[in-house]
Amino acid sequence: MSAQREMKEKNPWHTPVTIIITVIGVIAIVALVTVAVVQNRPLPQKYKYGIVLDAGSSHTALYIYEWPAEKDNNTGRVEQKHSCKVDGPGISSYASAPLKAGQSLRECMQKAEKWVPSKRHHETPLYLGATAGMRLLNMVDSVASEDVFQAVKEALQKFPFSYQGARILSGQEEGAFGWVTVNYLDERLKQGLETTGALDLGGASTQISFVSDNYDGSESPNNSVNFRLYGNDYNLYTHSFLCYGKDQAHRLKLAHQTQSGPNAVADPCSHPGYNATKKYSVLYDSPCVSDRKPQGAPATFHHTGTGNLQQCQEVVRNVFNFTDCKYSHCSFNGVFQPILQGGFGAFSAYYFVMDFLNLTDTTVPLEAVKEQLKAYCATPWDQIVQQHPKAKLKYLAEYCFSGTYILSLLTEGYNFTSVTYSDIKFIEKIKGSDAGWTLGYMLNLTNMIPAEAPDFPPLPHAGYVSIVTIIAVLIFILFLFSLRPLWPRCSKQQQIV
Ligand SMILES: Nc1ccn([C@@H]2O[C@H](COP(=O)(O)OP(=O)(O)O)[C@@H](O)[C@H]2O)c(=O)n1
Ligand SMILES: [Ca+2]
Repeated sequence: MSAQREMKEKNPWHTPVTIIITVIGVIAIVALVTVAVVQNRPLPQKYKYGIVLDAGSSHTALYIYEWPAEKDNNTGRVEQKHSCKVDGPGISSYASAPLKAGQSLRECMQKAEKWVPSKRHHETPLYLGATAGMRLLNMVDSVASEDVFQAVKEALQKFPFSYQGARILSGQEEGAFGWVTVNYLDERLKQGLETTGALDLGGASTQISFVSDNYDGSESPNNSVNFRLYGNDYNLYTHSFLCYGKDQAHRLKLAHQTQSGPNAVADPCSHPGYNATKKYSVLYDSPCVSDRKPQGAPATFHHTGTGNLQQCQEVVRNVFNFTDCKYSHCSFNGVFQPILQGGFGAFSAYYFVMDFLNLTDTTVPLEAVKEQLKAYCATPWDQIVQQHPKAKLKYLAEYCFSGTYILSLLTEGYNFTSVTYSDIKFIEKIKGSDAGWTLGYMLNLTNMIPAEAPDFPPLPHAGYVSIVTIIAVLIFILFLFSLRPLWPRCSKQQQIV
C-alpha cells in the first residue's frame, strides 16, 4: 500500500507542470477545431433573386428565380421559385392603349414584391423581354411599339426592384437562350455532356436550336451562335421562324384557304359541325398575312369544319415553302438547317397542345400518333365542347389544327422521321423550372454561367474539419512524446512494482 502511495506521489504525470501542459494542449486542440469549424461553417443559407417577364405574343408571364447568395458565380443552382401569369393578352395587343399594357403587369409585380424578401428588393434585377408579338408590332408600327415599351417601363420602375430594361429579343437570342435554359437545368453544360436541342413553339414565332457535329457555322453565319460555358466551346445552330408560331400559322393557313373562295371556308382542320362567322379585318390584321388579303373581299366569311386529318395535312403543308434551297440542307422557306443530331426538348405550345391531345409520349410510333389525331379531328364539334366544358371555345376549336401543324412542322419542316421522332421529348418543366428562354436570358445577363469551369474547394467542409482534427491530435501526441525525458522514471517505477 505504502509503495503504491509512494509511486502515485512520485508519478511524474501528476506533477503540476505536466497537468498544466496537458490542459493547455487540450484547450489548444479544442480551440483549433472550434476555429476551423466556425471559420469554415457554411453561412446560414441566404438567397438572391432575379425576375424576368416573358412578354410573349399571346400573354405575359413573370418568373422569379432564386439561388444561394454565396455561390452566385459558379456552383449554386438557379431555380424557378414562383411564376405568375399576367391576366389578359400579350403587351403587343395594347398598341392602341399602351398605358393598359403597363397596368396589366401590376398584379403579378405586386405578388413579386411579396415573394422576394424585402431586404433583397433593391438588389433584385428585373428584366422584361418581348418576343414575336412585339417584333411584328415594331415592323408595322414602330411608334406604337415604343409607346408600349414606355408604358411598360414606367409601370415596372414603380416597383422597388433593380429595373434592368425592357427590350425585344432577336429570334436568335430567343432560340439560343431557350437552349441554354434546357441544358443548364439538365446540368449538361456543367458536366460537359452532349447537349439537348431546343424546340420552342410560341404563338407568333417558333425556334429550333441544336448543336450538330457537322456544322461549323460557316454555311449560314446568321444561324450560328458561339458560347464558351464551363470551359467548353459550343457552336450552336439556331433559327427563329417569324409568323410560324401556332397562332400566326393558323392565320397563314386560313388566309391561304380564303384565297380560293372568299365567302366560305370548309376547313378539314376544324371539327365536323363547327360553324363560325369570322371577320376578314381580324384575320388579316397581321403583317404575316396582310399582303394576301383578297381584293374586294367581303367583311366576313363562314368558317365551317369537316374534320379530315389527311386534307388538313395538305392545307397545313401549304404554309411551308419547300422549293428553294441554296444550302446543302434546308428546313423550309429556304432556311439552312444542318442534319439533326441528339435529343430535343419541345416546350411551350408544343407541350400544351400535345398534352391536351394526350400525345406527349413519343415512344408511341408516329403512325399511331397520327391515327389518334385523325380520330380526334373527326370527332363532332358538339361532342368536343361537351367533353371540355371549361375550355375556351377559341382554343378548343384549334387543337386539331395545332396538333396537325406540330406534326407537319416537325416532320416536313425540320425533317424528323418516324425513327427520329422518339428523340423528341415534349416537356413543360425541368426539375420544377419552366422550359423557355427566360432563365437562359437571366443567367447570361447576370454572368451566372462562367466561361471556364469553376474551381471547386479541394475538400468538402466535413472532410476539412476531420483532417484538421486528426492533425491537431497527432501534433498533441507528438508533443507528449517530446516530454519523454519524464517517461523513464515512470517506467522504472512500474517495473519495481
Ligand atoms: N396554357 C397554355 C399557354 C399558352 N398556350 C399557347 O402557347 C403559345 C405561347 O406563345 P407566346 O405568347 O409565348 O408567343 P411568342 O411570342 O413566343 O410567339 C400561344 O400560342 C398560346 O396560345 C397554350 O396553348 N396553352
Ligand atoms: Ca414564347
